[in-house]
Amino acid sequence: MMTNLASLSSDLFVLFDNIADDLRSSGFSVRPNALPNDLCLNLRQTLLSLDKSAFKQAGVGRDVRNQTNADLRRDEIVWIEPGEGPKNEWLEFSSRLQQHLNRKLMLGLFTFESHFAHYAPGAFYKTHLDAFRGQANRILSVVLYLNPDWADDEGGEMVLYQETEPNQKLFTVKPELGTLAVFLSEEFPHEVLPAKRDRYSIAGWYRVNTSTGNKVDPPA
Ligand SMILES: O=C(O)CCC(=O)C(=O)O
Ligand SMILES: [Fe+2]
Repeated sequence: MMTNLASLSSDLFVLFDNIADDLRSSGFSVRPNALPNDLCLNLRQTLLSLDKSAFKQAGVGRDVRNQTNADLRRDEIVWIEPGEGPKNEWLEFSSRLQQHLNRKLMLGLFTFESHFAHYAPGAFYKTHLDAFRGQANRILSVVLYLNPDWADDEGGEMVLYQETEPNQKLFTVKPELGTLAVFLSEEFPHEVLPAKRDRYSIAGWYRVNTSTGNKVDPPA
């Protein structure tokens, strides 16, 4: 069944407001049950029904001078393009969050890109930043987890660190279905710990517009 986000408008408003408040006070927000359960299950189903060959070994950004990818991360990804039901609802959700945060926090978020990710058992993503200070690219990172009944002993947490205290865990996020993590891309080094079972998620980023004159800056 299709979830109608429109019927959730007031709930979404409360959620977005809470996220904005969290971002303002601490720079990150972790919200369990952020999206309707049936939408999360539909997104999980969409991911699971993708052809295995669609998944590509994820690369590391243009800024990390081709460190051997596999040393840094072992996830496989499929970029999300507008398509049928659940993907469009995810994109609509992202766009509403963008508008809300722009209105409330004046972030000037301009484009959004996101991908499905699969971490096979044992796969990880070592500590990294999603953006590099001063390069005006990725401003805000979002991750939606798609794993029902994730047990505490299954690993796979995302760990956030404070840049100034890189050895001290700031926050640990269990990748449970429906949990949404949002954080300032330039401020929080983070990592994905290996898990005992397959781990599914969507990771996305908002960018500001850095186009000047007729030079475009596509989100590649
Ligand atoms: O899946 C996660 O918890 C985080 C993924 C991540 O850090 C990334 O894709 O940049
Ligand atoms: Fe990341």
